[in-house]
Parts: sequence; C-alpha cells; structure tokens
Amino acid sequence: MNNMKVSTLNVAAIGLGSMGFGIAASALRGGHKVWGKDINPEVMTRFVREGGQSGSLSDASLILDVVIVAVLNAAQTESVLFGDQGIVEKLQKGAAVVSCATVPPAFAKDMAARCATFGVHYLDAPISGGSVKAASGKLSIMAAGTPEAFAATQLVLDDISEKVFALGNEAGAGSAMKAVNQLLAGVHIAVMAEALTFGITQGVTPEKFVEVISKCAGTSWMLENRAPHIVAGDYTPHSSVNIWPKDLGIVLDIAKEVQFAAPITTAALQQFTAAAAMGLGGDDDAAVAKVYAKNAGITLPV
Ligand SMILES: NC(=O)C1=CN([C@@H]2O[C@H](COP(=O)(O)OP(=O)(O)OC[C@H]3O[C@@H](n4cnc5c(N)ncnc54)[C@H](O)[C@@H]3O)[C@@H](O)[C@H]2O)C=CC1
Ligand SMILES: O=C(O)C(=O)[C@@H](O)CO
Repeated sequence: MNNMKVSTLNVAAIGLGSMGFGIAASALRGGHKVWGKDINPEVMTRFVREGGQSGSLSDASLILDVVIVAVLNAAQTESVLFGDQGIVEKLQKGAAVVSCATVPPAFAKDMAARCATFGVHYLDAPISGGSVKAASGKLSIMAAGTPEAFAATQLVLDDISEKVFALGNEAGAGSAMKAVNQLLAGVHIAVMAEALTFGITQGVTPEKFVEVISKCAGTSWMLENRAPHIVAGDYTPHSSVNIWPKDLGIVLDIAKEVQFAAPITTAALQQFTAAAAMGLGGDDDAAVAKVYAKNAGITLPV
C-alpha cells in the first residue's frame, strides 16, 4: 500500500451495476479517489457525473491501493483479476482486492492464493443489503482474509458498509457465510411470491398482502424489500432473476459435496429457472411471481 497513513486512497471499482455503482459512489463520498470500470458505457458516464474517474486502469502512473470487484459471478471476477487485461499483475505489492461478487468458497480461496503470488492481498468480501444499502454505504459485508488484507482495506470498508463481519483469516469463509444467506434469501423471495399469489386466489390483493403480512410473523426482509415491486408492477432489476440460478446453484453444489440435502432450496431454484425460461432473467427477481401467476391463471398488477 503506498499510503498507509493517509485517510484517502486510490481505489478502483470494477463492475458498476446494481451493487457496484452504489459501492463506488460510497467510496467517493468517503473522500477516496475512485476509478470506475464497466463494460457498459452508460454507467461509466453516470459515474463520471458523480465525480468518479474514468481513466485507464493500465496507466503506469496510477498507483492503486484498493480494487473493489463487483461483477456478476466467478468467471467475470477471474477475468477482471487475471484475464487478458487482468488488474492484479498491474498492482503494486501490498495493494488489496476486495472481491464482492457471490462466488463459491473454493473459488475465493483460489483467487486469494493467486493474488498472494503477486504480493497482493485478497479480501473475500461478499455483500448483503441490496442496491439501496449499497447506495447509502450501509452494506453488510461477510469478510475473510489475512489480517493484512483487512488492514489494507479497512478505510474503504468503513465507507461502504454498516457492518463488516470478520469471519476468519482464510478467504472462503466469507463466501461460505454468503451461501448460507443466499439459501435463505432465495427461498424467502420465492416463498413471498408463492404467498402473494396464493393470497390473490383468496381475495387478498397484493397491496393488502404487503400492508398486513409485513407486520405479521410471516414477514421477511425479502418480503418487505421485494413484494412492493410486485404491487407497483415494476420489475426494474435491483437484483435480477439471473442471480438466483447462480447463487442457489452455488448453495446446492457445495451442499452436494458434503451430502447435505436441501429440498426447499431445490424447489426455489426451480421457480427461478422457470422465470428465466419465461424470458425474465434480466428482470427484478420479484418477477418470480409471474411463474406462479402464469400457472394459476391470475393477473398481477402492471
Ligand atoms: N443486486 C443485489 O441486490 C445483490 C447482488 N449481489 C451480488 O453482487 C454481485 C453484483 O451484482 P449486481 O450488481 O446485481 O450485478 P449487475 O449485473 O447489476 O452488475 C454487474 C456489472 O458488472 C459489469 N461487468 C461485467 N463484466 C465486466 C468486466 N469484465 N469489466 C467491467 N465490468 C464488468 C456489468 O456490465 C455490470 O454493470 C453479484 O455477484 C450478485 O450476486 C449481492 C448482494 C445483493
Ligand atoms: O442483499 C442480499 O443479500 C442479496 O443477496 C440479494 O439482494 C440478492 O441479490
């Protein structure tokens, strides 16, 4: 790290989607100089309007302290770290990667080991809280890595999160905890959609469902966060349907490795897979309700 003693750092944020944009904007508000990178030119324009930098991360004069990666999945993460234009080999020894995408624990371990060969710290740092908490710098982070990785990233973590759970010295432990969260989160979204559409068959409107159930024992964070999207008929993706075959796939893959049966997760995955097959993969994950609506012949708000 080039500036251990100063309170602002040179930060790169790669992947400026639903989560990465808010994370990068929160780091900017923390006073850091932040270079954004995304393959989507529209988000780059928006990021520069927020005060972010758009220059090349390959510029030899650019000395980055921290690189936050918030792309979609493991393949994209590996590509931005070690692909043709991979960032890791361009970093100075002591710089750190904060890896936020939801990935398998073994992948996180492997990335940490490969970063270490370049003298680069790797924080396994999957996130929770959705796009709203990303934008307000209030994420929960399930982090694991060496003490040096935590120390190198502390200032940035402070600006992007409400709570950092330090889950151990070895990368992979953060991603394992995130898989546990995703099991619940995916099941909760699917079961919210099941209950909301079941309600319609019983004369309970989606509006009344949200009003009443959000104050009763059947509620969940996901119900309160996603059911309003169905009421509004607004499927602008804050978290897309396509995230779930990935995340519940991770859960089921690692469960299989230890012969753990997860039948409720399997059922939820089927519903997200059906939603993707209906062409809804890019829509907000609340669109899983459309699978139930189609099967039951009921109409959702538009
Ligand atoms: N959306 C949500 O509510 C949450 C998402 N997550 C996880 O966070 C990660 C990011 O999710 P989202 O922001 O929703 O995804 P997203 O699809 O909205 O954003 C990913 C961004 O990465 C960019 N990208 C892809 N390849 C790239 C490359 N080679 N170089 C630069 N940019 C590249 C895409 O253009 C896109 O803007 C995922 O792993 C997701 O599972 C975790 C918690 C909540
Ligand atoms: O916030 C989380 O935790 C989530 O994983 C979701 O919002 C799903 O993308």
